[in-house]
Amino acid sequence: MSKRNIAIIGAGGHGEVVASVILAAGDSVAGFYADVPSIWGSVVAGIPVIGPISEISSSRCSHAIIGIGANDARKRIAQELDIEWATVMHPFSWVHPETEIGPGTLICAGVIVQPGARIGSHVILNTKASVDHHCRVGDYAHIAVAHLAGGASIAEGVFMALSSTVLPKVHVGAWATVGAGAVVKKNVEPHSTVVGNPAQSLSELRARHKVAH
Ligand SMILES: CC(=O)SCCNC(=O)CCNC(=O)[C@H](O)C(C)(C)COP(=O)(O)OP(=O)(O)OC[C@H]1O[C@@H](n2cnc3c(N)ncnc32)[C@H](O)[C@@H]1OP(=O)(O)O
Repeated sequence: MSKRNIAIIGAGGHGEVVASVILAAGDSVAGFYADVPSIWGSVVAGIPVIGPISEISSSRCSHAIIGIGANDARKRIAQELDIEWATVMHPFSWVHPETEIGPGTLICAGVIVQPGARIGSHVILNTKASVDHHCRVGDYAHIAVAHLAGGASIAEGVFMALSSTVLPKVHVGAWATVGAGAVVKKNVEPHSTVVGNPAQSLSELRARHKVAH
């Protein structure tokens, strides 16, 4: 594959991580774009912040990727822009060669993806995430340093926080949050937040807590 020149949308901490993965993968960074006027013209991690997102065009880069951690923001921007999205993979990751991966997805160092898994678009597989065999990862999901066991699935927009685990064949519904350290043993409702081991709904825990006092 010829070297790509990739624009990054977002110039915060996650944007810097995206830049480091692009460079480690042997591509070049065309610059950061962010709708934050105060940082236009500045330099972040040695890379210029060029201007607003609306200025990205195919004459300035070959591809773009969204370097923003918020899943809903990635969805909104991906739907607004008509551009070729880059899928970027750190060379110190291992992804089974037949894995289907959607455009705009970031795969950080230490990630492992086993056979039969399918990864959506604009997903973040963050540092050391593991996605085991036959898992499904929906579009705009973010798996931090976390683990999906064999046959587990997470739907669109799910956030799996640090050190969380979803057990085999369990499903996490769309736009749910799995809190740091949670162990998910049964299916999770869409748009809910679960915490603890075994993982329980945070809103139910809060309601019980109120009753107890
Ligand atoms: C590369 C990177 O850095 S990736 C960054 C990844 N980021 C993370 O992993 C952060 C993950 N965030 C969490 O786990 C958060 O705590 C959330 C999203 C689950 C909940 O956040 P909030 O809704 O703000 O909850 P809040 O902090 O108000 O806590 C509410 C209650 O839940 C408890 N709680 C919150 N998170 C957890 C958790 N992960 N496990 C167990 N209990 C928790 C709190 O102790 C609190 O209990 P209390 O009411 O008895 O005091």
